[in-house]
Amino acid sequence: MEINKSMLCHQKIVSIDQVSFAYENKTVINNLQFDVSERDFVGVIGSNGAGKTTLLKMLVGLLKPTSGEIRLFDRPLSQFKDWERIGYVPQKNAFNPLFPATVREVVLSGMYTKKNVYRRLSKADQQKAEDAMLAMRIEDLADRRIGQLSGGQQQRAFLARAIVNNPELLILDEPTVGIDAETQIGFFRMIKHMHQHHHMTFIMVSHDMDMIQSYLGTEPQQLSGGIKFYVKHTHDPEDCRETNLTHSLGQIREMIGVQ
Ligand SMILES: Nc1ncnc2c1ncn2[C@@H]1O[C@H](COP(=O)(O)OP(=O)(O)OP(=O)(O)O)[C@@H](O)[C@H]1O
Repeated sequence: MEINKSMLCHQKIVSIDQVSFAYENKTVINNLQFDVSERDFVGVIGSNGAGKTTLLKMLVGLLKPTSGEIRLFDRPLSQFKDWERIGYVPQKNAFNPLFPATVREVVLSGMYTKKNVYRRLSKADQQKAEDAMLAMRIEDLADRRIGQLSGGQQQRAFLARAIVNNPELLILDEPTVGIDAETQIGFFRMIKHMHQHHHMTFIMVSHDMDMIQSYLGTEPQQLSGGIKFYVKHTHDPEDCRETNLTHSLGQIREMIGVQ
């Protein structure tokens, strides 16, 4: 049987099946049913306390659903091991600002997953880290201690860390909080480019309604409790191919206006 190319591009990579979550007795997420297909861009919007961060933490295995099942890349989350396929940027405040590592070390740490904690980093790995820092315009900060940087600079370092492994799925929790307006515009341009031209899927919590609606449309695909999901699936089936992010980091730099 001939494999339809578009089928390859549209596999479900996140499946949230009747998931509920409660902190002690307080239910925050109630029977959520939602799927994310490869190359979707999902914007997650909701008022403070609606459960958006809780949802993302469940997706990356930091919290366990009280009931229901989450599958990643067609595996139950409890059996999922390929964490290098996922980049995650938590809310800014989740990091200890006194963390005593340099920016380069933070970015390089994105190369390690639970599976390969002890592997030696190759020259190619180090080059990927340099490229990711260039793409995020923090190459000048590479040797600075992360705790000494401004909030926006720290955030860019964590974004560079998240993309260093060329992930298939990027999960971002309010990634532009604390970043100046100009860098925010460059950042959104960059993630749109990554979505449109690279083999990448996004789940992004944001309070930036303008950005979400201008890219994902004004109508949410789904409403669940206080959470709205805006979705755009953008690419042509013939565009269904692997691209090497490292190769194209130069393009990303152009997109965000780095010469
Ligand atoms: N560790 C915790 N223990 C108890 N309750 C919690 C905990 N973390 C979050 N909550 C509560 O769960 C609810 C959902 O929190 P969550 O952080 O997921 O919301 P959010 O939609 O991401 O909000 P925001 O837009 O303010 O970031 C809130 O009422 C919050 O107070």
